[in-house]
Amino acid sequence: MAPTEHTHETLLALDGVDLGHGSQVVLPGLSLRLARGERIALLGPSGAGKSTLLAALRARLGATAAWCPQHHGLVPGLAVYHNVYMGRLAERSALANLWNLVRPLRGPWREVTELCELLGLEGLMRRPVGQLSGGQRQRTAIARALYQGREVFLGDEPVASVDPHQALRLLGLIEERHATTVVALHQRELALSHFDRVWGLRDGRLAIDAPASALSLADLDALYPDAEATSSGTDRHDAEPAAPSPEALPCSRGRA
Ligand SMILES: Nc1ncnc2c1ncn2[C@@H]1O[C@H](COP(=O)(O)OP(=O)(O)OP(=O)(O)O)[C@@H](O)[C@H]1O
Repeated sequence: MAPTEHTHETLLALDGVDLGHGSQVVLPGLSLRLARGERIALLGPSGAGKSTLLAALRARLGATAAWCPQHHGLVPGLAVYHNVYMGRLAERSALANLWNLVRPLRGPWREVTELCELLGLEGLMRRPVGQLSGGQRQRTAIARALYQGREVFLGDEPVASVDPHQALRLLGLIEERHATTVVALHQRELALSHFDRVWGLRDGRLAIDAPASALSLADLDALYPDAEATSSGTDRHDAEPAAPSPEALPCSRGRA
């Protein structure tokens, strides 16, 4: 590992761990380190294991991490307010939660209103989530994760359903409130421009584990089997060699 990398305290480390579902191993012998204060973009083709890895991080980080799942995990019949409130359901008594369903509690209503204003949902707090657009649902799921008020944010494609401008704004809001973030996404440019580090999964392994500043779009293209060999690597990172250095890819044994 290069001496300039990972100078922060380790929040979580995996050392040769098999990750998967039941007896099906998706990511065998996975090793990685998440440092406190790091912003990680998690990339890889569909089925590479991004959700599997996020679930493993979530299980290990427990109450330290807020969670924004891929399919939002919202209750369609309940209002935006109630879905966001659910971020802290476990912190309050059953009686308070029940009462809040019928008549929103003043404190939480104020807190959720503030979040909804930030996320452009202020006029929708009483609307059932089932009546929202995809982007509005996504923002509701982010509001619920922000409402949890945790140190770490784990997001499974939390900005997949919004336009690029809004994606930047949402990531900014997430980062204002979480020192450490791990975000699965498919926007490679965003991964390079907005995150400290990239984890790239391919063929059951961590093919990329490198600072974003050491990577080019071509490096990221190599994660995707269908990408053309002559990639569109045209951004500022192209001063770097197309193939990352061994330090940049500590896990790149026998790349396919
Ligand atoms: N609950 C499950 N039980 C068994 N296998 C699963 C389960 N969830 C995912 N898998 C399998 O694990 C592998 C990795 O899936 P995963 O959802 O982690 O990929 P992903 O990179 O998040 O994909 P996508 O970008 O499509 O969301 C796939 O082969 C998938 O079929």
